Parts: sequence; structure tokens; C-alpha cells
Amino acid sequence: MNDDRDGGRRARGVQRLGAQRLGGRRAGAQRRDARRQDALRQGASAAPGEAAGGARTVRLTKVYGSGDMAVRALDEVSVVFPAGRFTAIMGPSGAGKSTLMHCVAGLEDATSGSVYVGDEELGALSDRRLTRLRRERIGFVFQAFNLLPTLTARDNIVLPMTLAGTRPDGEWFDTVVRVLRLGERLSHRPSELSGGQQQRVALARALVTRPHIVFADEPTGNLDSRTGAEVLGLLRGAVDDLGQTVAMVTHDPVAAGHADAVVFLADGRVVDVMDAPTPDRVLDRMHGLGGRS
Ligand SMILES: Nc1ncnc2c1ncn2[C@@H]1O[C@H](COP(=O)(O)OP(=O)(O)OP(=O)(O)O)[C@@H](O)[C@H]1O
Repeated sequence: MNDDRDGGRRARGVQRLGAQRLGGRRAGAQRRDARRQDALRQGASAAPGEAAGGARTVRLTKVYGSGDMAVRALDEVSVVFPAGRFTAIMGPSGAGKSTLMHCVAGLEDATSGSVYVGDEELGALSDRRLTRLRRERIGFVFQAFNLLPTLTARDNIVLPMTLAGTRPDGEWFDTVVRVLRLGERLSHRPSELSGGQQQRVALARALVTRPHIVFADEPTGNLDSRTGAEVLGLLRGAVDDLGQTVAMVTHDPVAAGHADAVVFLADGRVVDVMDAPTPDRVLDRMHGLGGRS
């Protein structure tokens, strides 16, 4: 992405997120259309945040173990996580959701097939470039937060940049911290924060690098329903207002209802993709697949 476009996206993102216009899906679609028109007026081929980013797999297969012990966790999975969209990944326990996320995030090697993050094919990258891509292009929000207990909230948020030897954009950092209401908590350690606050720190850490894609692994699993709804609203807002690409593994049909599309896995295969999901439709589909929903 060129610097001008990146700068424009940042400025618009700061404005939008700063104004906390984190609305519903229809409002989000209207804003995306406005961004596209905005971009077209500026001669760009795609809206800010949509030119780069996103991820996809082509016939991705992952086999754990070998011989009689072999487990085919993913079986020729071809799936797209479109740039600037919010995709949920669902399926019964053992369907391959975590494996898919870990392969796309470059945490696990594919047995065969390909994974692309933006334009980069992960299998073609050296270990060093893969490590860099993970730090700079991929954000993670895990159920277990994965915050370092000895670091303050501020240091946890900027950790990916500290590791990469870069510094956060101060304006962007301030915006993320303000929207996530962490301003008063930056000098606290994780043990001094509530579960919801820890989750918001984890989300701030995922957003602060402005990655190509944010992976959220059961981001609402440990939260009360109000805080869970808030986290989903923030992920939705990051997509609508910043063009962020989000992929979320969840068992919760209500959480999946915040996404633009749901990819259903069963036995390591994609068995369905649902656009504009509602909790009821997702629940029906999950019942059809068996296993827990
Ligand atoms: N490191 C591993 N070694 C061997 N088998 C594994 C490993 N990781 C996952 N598996 C197997 O691969 C299959 C897919 O597992 P995965 O964790 O991706 O499922 P999931 O859909 O995320 O399940 P859950 O909803 O229970 O978290 C399962 O049969 C699992 O036992």
C-alpha cells in the first residue's frame, strides 16, 4: 500500500474511530460505500483498507502425525477472508477451526496447498520474513488474552512493535486507547485489570499495528454478555470504520451474527458459507452439522 493511501486511511480511520461511529451492519455498509466512492474520486482502484490485506487458502491440507496416528485436520480447504470484511469460522469441536486459523496466521505449516496473506504466499517466505509478517501484518485476539503479567497495559499494547524495533503512531495509539477506554489503565498490570479490561488491552494490541488481518479466537468466550457485546461491537467497528479485516473463531451464534459471513467447517472441510448471518440461521445450520453450537 502506498504511503499516501495509507496516510489517508489513517486520517479517515482516526476521524471515524475517534468519533466513535461504531454502528450496525447497515450503517457499516453505507460507510463502506462512501469510502469506495471517496477512493474512486481520488483515483484509487479500491477503498482504503481494501487494496491490501485479506487472506485466503487454496486447497489447504493439514495432517498431524503419520501412519495410523495421522489426523487430517484440514482437507483441501479453499476459503477467502475478504479484505475489509468480518468473517466468522464455526463448526463442531474438532472440525479444524483452530488449525485453519493457525495455518493462515503462519503459526503452523501447511502439509500441502497454499496460504496467502495479502499478496504474500506464506510457504514461499523464509522463517525471518514469516516472523516479520506475523508481527506486522497479523493481529491476534486470544480467549486467554495472552498478556504478559510483568508488563503494564501500555507496554503490552505496543509489544509487537517493541519486538519489531518500531514505534507506534502516537495519534493512532491515542485513538485506539481512547475508543477502548483504556486511558486511565495504561500503567496498570494485567492482574490489576478486570477480564473485560484485559480483553480490551488484547484488542488494542491487535489493532495498534494496523494489520492485514486480525484473528480473534473465541474473543467473547470468557466475558459476561455485556462486555462480550462490546468487544463484538469494537471488532465490527474496526471493520466498518477502518477497513480492518477480521476473522473470528466462535461457537456462539450471537457472536457470529455480528460477522458479514460465516464459514462452516466439519471434519476439516468447508461445508457451507453463509452471508449476512443471523443468530437463528446460524443456530439452525449448526444443528444440521451436529456437535456443540
Ligand atoms: N497438535 C496436534 N496434534 C495432533 N492432532 C491435532 C493437533 N492439533 C489439533 N489436532 C486434531 O486436529 C483436529 C482439528 O482440531 P482443531 O483444534 O483445529 O479443531 P477445532 O474445530 O478448533 O476444535 P474446538 O472447537 O474443540 O477448539 C482434531 O481432531 C484435533 O484432535
